[in-house]
Amino acid sequence: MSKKSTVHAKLPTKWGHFTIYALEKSCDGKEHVALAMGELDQEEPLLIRIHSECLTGDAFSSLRCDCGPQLEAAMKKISEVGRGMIVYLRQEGRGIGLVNKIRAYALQDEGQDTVEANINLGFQADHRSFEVAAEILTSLNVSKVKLMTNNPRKVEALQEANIDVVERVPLQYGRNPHNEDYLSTKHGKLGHFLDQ
Ligand SMILES: Nc1nc2c(ncn2[C@@H]2O[C@H](COP(=O)(O)OP(=O)(O)OP(=O)(O)O)[C@@H](O)[C@H]2O)c(=O)[nH]1
Repeated sequence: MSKKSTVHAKLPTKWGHFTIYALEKSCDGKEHVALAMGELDQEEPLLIRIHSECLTGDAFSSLRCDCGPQLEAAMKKISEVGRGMIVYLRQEGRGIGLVNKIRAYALQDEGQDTVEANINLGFQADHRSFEVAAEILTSLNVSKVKLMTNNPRKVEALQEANIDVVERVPLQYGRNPHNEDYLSTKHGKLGHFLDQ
């Protein structure tokens, strides 16, 4: 991705002042976003979060998942350190899109778990590729990171793309009675590092 396909502007937030980078012409053709604070291309590893879009959790504070609290916690941690980046990927519903995620929620309302619902709709349990995250990091001169995640696939994907993940920083926030089963399925079937 060339610098030409990236535009940026200041973005003051309740967690401090970020620069927002909007990316076009990424390898999957979607308009992804990165929120950055501080110097990016230092030798010191950058604290980052790769976050897949979740309209229901990020914007509407849904309690069905842990997405909203994870995003807030990650922005807060970056502002405490004064340096870091959120890579916000337009991968709604683990890559199946919003309408299909709501279809999957309807199946979960009938008793299926989050993995069964995806599979019964004809998708993989997790339909995402994180190749684009590595592409975005590289285009912004980030090569060494501390990654806030509980998802081993994100760590592996960055390492495969030659991003040096010096540390995985656990990000366990937002557990509540409505997402207990969802989180235990993520732990049991998707291999997430989550305390049970
Ligand atoms: N298909 C589907 N997607 C869901 C469901 N609940 C949440 N999501 C999506 O799951 C994704 C979660 O993204 P992330 O929080 O970045 O990723 P993660 O795999 O949970 O990993 P970490 O949060 O980094 O530990 C978002 O795209 C949500 O929209 C669900 O029940 N079904």
